[in-house]
Amino acid sequence: MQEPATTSDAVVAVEGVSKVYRPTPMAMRMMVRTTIHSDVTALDGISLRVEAGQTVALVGPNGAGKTTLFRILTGLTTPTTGEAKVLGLDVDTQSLAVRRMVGFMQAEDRALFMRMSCLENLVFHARLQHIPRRDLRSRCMEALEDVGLASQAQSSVFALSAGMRARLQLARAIVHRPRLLILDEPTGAVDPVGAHELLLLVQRLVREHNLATLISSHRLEEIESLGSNVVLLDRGRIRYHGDLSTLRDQWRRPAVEMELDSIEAAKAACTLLGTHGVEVHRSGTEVECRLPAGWSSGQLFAILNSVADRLVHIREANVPLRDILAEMYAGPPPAVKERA
Ligand SMILES: Nc1ncnc2c1ncn2[C@@H]1O[C@H](COP(=O)(O)OP(=O)(O)OP(=O)(O)O)[C@@H](O)[C@H]1O
Repeated sequence: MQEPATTSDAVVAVEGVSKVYRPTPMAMRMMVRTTIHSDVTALDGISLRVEAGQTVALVGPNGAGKTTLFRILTGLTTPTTGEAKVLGLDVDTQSLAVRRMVGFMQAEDRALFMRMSCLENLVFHARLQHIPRRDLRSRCMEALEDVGLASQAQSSVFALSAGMRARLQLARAIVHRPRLLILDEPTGAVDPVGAHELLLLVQRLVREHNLATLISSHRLEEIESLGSNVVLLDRGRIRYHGDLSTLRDQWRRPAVEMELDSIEAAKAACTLLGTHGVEVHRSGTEVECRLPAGWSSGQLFAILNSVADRLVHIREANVPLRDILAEMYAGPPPAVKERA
């Protein structure tokens, strides 16, 4: 096996990668579950680097290209154009070596053997990863301990909760000591408490093993709680790469929450704001509004002058991440080859 490049290199280096799925050949259309009739561009010239110890969260609506990028980085499919490397190894020409460097936890993973124990499941997977026979048991027990399942080693997968199964899948992803961890919607099947625990576990493993990590999730509050760098994918292109607070600043349309001393005063405030084109939502005496781009709080106070003495409190509010994303995705697609 070829040695990976030195640790000073990025763990993930993706440069100008595009992926176009070609139409299903006529002869195969009867044999496959889903057929496509024209080219589908899943990724369109994306570039991305991830360093050891860094977590990057991939966010994007259905079909944005997240899973395709993950499949490329795990050697399961090849880029149509561009270059993708993991620890300096080319995912196309050195895919076997790449797979040994990558731990992949897939969305809707049905690859656990339900009647087998946790330990047996891990041993089976570890053998596929060519872990030496003499180390199999100790390495699998170590991975189970890492995810807090050592006491369940002999339990069959049937007996595990959804949260425990997710942790077992995580153990399977790390048993061969990868350098890159890829988690495709890891919390999809888990309840919110289990999801929170799983993410805390991932954060600990990333820290302890200095892993480069790519994670996708549709639960935006999870992405926020990770505090990681985010990549926003939109129709196969990178629309934004950076931290969330910078994203909020860039897409700043100030939101303001206020409370008035009566429902009548709240309704009057809504009418005043509405006539100036401000988007308002009222619930009882509480009013929430989103100012048009470029507005200052001074303009808001000038409009509210006649109800100013009825205000109980007023403060700037955090715009929910989902609102920012909804606005971004509603716009035109990002320019080709936009770089992080
Ligand atoms: N094997 C395939 N053959 C043809 N088209 C595909 C294939 N896999 C994905 N696609 C298409 O490529 C595009 C990107 O899909 P991908 O699964 O990468 O997106 P995603 O962001 O992971 O979406 P989701 O959040 O729904 O999982 C979609 O239009 C999808 O239909």
